[in-house]
Amino acid sequence: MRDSTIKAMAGPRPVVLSGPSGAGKSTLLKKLMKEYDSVFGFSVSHTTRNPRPGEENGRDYHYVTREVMQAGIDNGDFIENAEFSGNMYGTSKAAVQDVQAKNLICILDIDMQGVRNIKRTDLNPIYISIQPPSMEVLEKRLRDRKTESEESLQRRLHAAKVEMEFSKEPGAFDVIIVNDVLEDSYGQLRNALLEEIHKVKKINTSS
Ligand SMILES: Nc1ncnc2c1ncn2[C@@H]1O[C@H](COP(=O)(O)OP(=O)(O)OP(=O)(O)O)[C@@H](O)[C@H]1O
Ligand SMILES: Nc1nc2c(ncn2[C@@H]2O[C@H](COP(=O)(O)O)[C@@H](O)[C@H]2O)c(=O)[nH]1
Repeated sequence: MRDSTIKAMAGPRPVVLSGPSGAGKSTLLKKLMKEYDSVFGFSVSHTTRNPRPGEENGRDYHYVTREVMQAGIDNGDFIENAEFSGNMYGTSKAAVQDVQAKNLICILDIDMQGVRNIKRTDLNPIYISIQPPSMEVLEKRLRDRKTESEESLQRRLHAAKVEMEFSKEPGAFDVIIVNDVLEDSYGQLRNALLEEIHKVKKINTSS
C-alpha cells in the first residue's frame, strides 16, 4: 500500500467542517471565505458524483470517474477517501498542499469517515461539526435544495443519523454548531476561528 499520510506543515491549523448533508456546511464556509478571502483556502475534493447546476470543476470539486479516482487512491495521491451516498469522495494531498503553500487556513468539507481518517494523519486540524436543529429541518433543507433524487435524499438522511451519533463520541469534535439561524451560526463559526484568523493576518501583513 502506498503512503497516504501528509505531514503537518508549519503555519495555520487547517479546519475540518463536517456534519450531515444539508446541515449548511457549504453555506457557512462560503460566507467565511467571502469575508476572509485572503485568510482561508478551500481544499477542493475529488468526487465521482455529477456536478450540480452552478458548480464548477476545479472550484467546487474535481469531478472524475471511478477509474480515475481509484487510480489516484492506489497511487497514494489521497490523504483520505470515502464512499458516500453511492459516490466516491476524497481529499488529495495536492488539494491541501496548494492551500498551505499560500499560508492560508485550509478548510476541508468532509464526512465522518473523512474525519476518522484525518485523525490518523499529522494534519492536526480544528474539527467543527455543523448540525441541523432537527432531522425534520434537515429533510426540509435537503428537499428545498432540489439537488437530490428521492433515493439519494433517503441515503443522505440515513447517513445523517449516523453522523449525529458519531458527533456524540467524546473528542470527535472541538466545536459543535447547531445551524438554526444562519447569522448566529456564522458568528459562532467565526468566533471559533478568530485566533487562527488573527495569526494568519499577522503573518501575511508582516511578510
Ligand atoms: N441556517 C439556515 N437556515 C435556513 N436554510 C439554510 C441554513 N443554512 C443552510 N441553509 C440551506 O440549506 C440547504 C443546505 O445547505 P448546504 O448546501 O450549505 O448544506 P451542506 O451541509 O453543505 O450539504 P452537503 O453536505 O450536501 O454539501 C441549502 O439550500 C442552504 O441554502
Ligand atoms: N470523506 C470525504 N467526504 C467529503 C469530501 N468532499 C465532500 N465530502 C462530503 O460528502 C458529503 C456529500 O457532499 P455533496 O457535495 O455531494 O453534497 C458531504 O457530507 C461532504 O462533507 C471528501 O473529500 N472526503
